[in-house]
Amino acid sequence: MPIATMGVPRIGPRRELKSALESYWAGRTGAADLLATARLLRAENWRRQQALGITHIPSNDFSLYDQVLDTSVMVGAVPALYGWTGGPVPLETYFAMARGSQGRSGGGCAPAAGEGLPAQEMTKWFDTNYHFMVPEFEPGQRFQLASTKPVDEFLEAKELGIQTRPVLIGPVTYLLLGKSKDADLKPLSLLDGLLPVYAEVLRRLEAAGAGWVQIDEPCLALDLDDGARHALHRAYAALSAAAPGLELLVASYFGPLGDNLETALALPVAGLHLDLVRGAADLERALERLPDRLALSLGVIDGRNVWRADLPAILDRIGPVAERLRPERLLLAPSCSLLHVPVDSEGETGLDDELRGWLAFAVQKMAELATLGRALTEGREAVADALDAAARTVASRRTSPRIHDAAVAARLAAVTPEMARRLPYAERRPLQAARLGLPLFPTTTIGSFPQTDAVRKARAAHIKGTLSDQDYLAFLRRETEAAIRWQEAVDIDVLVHGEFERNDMVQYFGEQLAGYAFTRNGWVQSYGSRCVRPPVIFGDVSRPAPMTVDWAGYAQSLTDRPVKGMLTGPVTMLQWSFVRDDLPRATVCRQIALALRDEVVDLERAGIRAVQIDEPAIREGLPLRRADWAAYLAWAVECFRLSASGVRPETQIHTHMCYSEFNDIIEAIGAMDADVISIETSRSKMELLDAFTGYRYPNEIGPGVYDIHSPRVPCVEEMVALLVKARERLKPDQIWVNPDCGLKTRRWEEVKPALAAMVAAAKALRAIP
Ligand SMILES: CN1c2c(nc(N)[nH]c2=O)NC[C@@H]1CNc1ccc(C(=O)N[C@@H](CCC(=O)N[C@@H](CCC(=O)N[C@@H](CCC(=O)O)C(=O)O)C(=O)O)C(=O)O)cc1
Ligand SMILES: N[C@@H](CCS)C(=O)O
Ligand SMILES: [Zn+2]
Repeated sequence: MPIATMGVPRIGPRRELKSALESYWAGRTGAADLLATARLLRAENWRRQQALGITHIPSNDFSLYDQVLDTSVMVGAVPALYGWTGGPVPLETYFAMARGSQGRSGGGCAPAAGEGLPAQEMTKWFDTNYHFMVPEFEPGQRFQLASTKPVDEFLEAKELGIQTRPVLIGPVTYLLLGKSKDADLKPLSLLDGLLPVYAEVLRRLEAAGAGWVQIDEPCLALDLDDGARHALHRAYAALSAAAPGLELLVASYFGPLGDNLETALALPVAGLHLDLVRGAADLERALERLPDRLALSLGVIDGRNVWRADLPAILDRIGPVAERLRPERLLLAPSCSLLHVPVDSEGETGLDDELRGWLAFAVQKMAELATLGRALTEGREAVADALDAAARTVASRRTSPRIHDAAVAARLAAVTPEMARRLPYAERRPLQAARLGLPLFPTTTIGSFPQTDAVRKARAAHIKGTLSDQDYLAFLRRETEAAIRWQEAVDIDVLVHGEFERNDMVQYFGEQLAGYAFTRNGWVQSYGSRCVRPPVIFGDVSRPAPMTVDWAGYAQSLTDRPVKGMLTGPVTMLQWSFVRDDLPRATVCRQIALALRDEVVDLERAGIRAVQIDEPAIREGLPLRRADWAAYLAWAVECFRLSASGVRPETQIHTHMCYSEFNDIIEAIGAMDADVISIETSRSKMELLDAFTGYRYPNEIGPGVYDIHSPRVPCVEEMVALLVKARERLKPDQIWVNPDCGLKTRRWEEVKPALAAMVAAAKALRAIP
């Protein structure tokens, strides 16, 4: 029984890739070291999969930064500003596209060749918390083979004696994810130019000895128009013909194929992967009309969540399929790449045995797949123990008293619509203005300040027990005080305490909420070298005690300027956690909203005049199909409002969203009714504001003027130019001045000049009539 993983975590079991990348970027090690670590990680991944019984082991699922960026580099879609003129794309160019570059001149407003370069735009990969680099197409875009990475990595594995199944992002998904500054350039119109490059890659893979090649087309889980469906047909007709010796497997995931099923089944390829976790209903419909030539890859193990699977139940479902199809027409797989789950739950010794037993990370999922494979080929008896254990685990979670809390259920049942309402914004506004006394174009930041080595080391030492509670607290107080003093000195209007006490904006709260568990090493790549440890919601959520009030109160005690309370919103807490699957997500979200509501009220009681409730994940939580949007947005907005509406009208509620595309959901954003929203806009050059203008968004908006994902320090003039654009689209008294997002990933050497320039830009704007 062929068994695939679709892709595996590449950051390394101990985040080895992160260390290697950051060391390379800091100039402590050279490219050779970085590439050697990458090679080792690939080899380890291949060997681990082989040992666990995976037969369709992926290659080219590895990336130094991002697989979409790899694809752009593979096809030579390198925008002119990066100065590439042909030949293999150098590593510096690759990383300049990923991260921007400061350049020899130390920045500046008009980057010339070799000087500070902006990074490519980054956005969320479908509805995941993984970020990809948005392909950018230029007018007259031509493609050429500029990297043979898929072939190189196939051969690398082959040298180790491992036959792999190379993974490519499909040409149609790739184009649909791309953008052009030229609004008339429709990415799919570039397909004919792109296909020869893909064809060449496939021919080279064929020549190198590849058999199966996995081509990911997750766009099949989206609403597609006829143009996109036609593009898929043309693409796979061309690609199948290009390398007839290969067996192409088109992979759809993250949702049901739904009305794209006919299109997918008609593609002239050898195999089709279905996400049967999110698209269970596809199976029967696919079997009814499955062409004889097509093998089915059954994505039965959840690649997006961490619960042990109910293996006997899965076998009940797929056993009959295995009897219907010839063995060579069936493959087993996770629903999608395992990139989105941590590596191994075995080491999670901080969790009690029962809870740890409920979890399956990538390694455990591979073992589950191998068990299913053996059950199908050798019979259930051959793996009876493993199946019994799986059934026991599932039953133990389902019936555990730990997952229910009667008080939470009672509170949820008592929620009234009034609890999600405040006075109208127009009435709140003067009350807040009187209380806060801010200038026009008030300046603020999004919450976090640099998580320096010293901060992380102190936290690590505190966790290890080598730094006492008292000393850790004193250290954090010093950091917070220094941040407050510095913000006052640079003349920021609404201050933040800096979030030095937080490991992560979700994990920090997860650690303090009942119903949540957190891991020690459950890292998942978020972008590039950056990782998160999504906490695990296993039971009813409640707040045993205030979570942030001491820190906010302490910071506020140091200054007369308003300090914003800083919370992560209910939708984001849900979206960036692994969520229990025995309750609707809306219910879990309401539980979190009520816990946060108490925190917001407590902050107000502690004298905090503005509270920011971050909701950067609200857009990515949007279902992939439009038909499902309204239902999601209704509960998502209600949950935000529930968390925000317990306070008096004069308390200003901020929210923050980064990397969001707002056009489609602007009414819902309006319905959240935050007094101020800060959004990411700098990489898109204020494009995003069009949504807010057309809708005549009445509340206040802070369009980000400083791209915090790049080490590049922006200058005053470019921020003024962005603000002038904002002023063309919004009323002056609506506009706040702030960065795109929090500054935790930056260094103080970057933050200080950038924020000083930002304040200067706001002052300059106040002086421009
Ligand atoms: C805003 N974003 C976030 C998303 N998702 C989240 N869950 N959180 C987010 O903030 N999604 C969208 C974006 C993505 N952006 C980012 C930005 C930055 C990071 C990031 O910096 N991640 C850190 C890890 C953060 C963390 O958990 N830190 C812990 C552990 C630190 C650590 O590694 N300690 C070492 C020892 C340290 C030493 O001795 O020097 C160890 O444990 O081995 C902490 O600070 O305590 C990262 O490093 O990648 C993520 C997403
Ligand atoms: N308050 C958070 C928001 C990140 S989206 C921060 O500043 O890091
Ligand atoms: Zn953000």
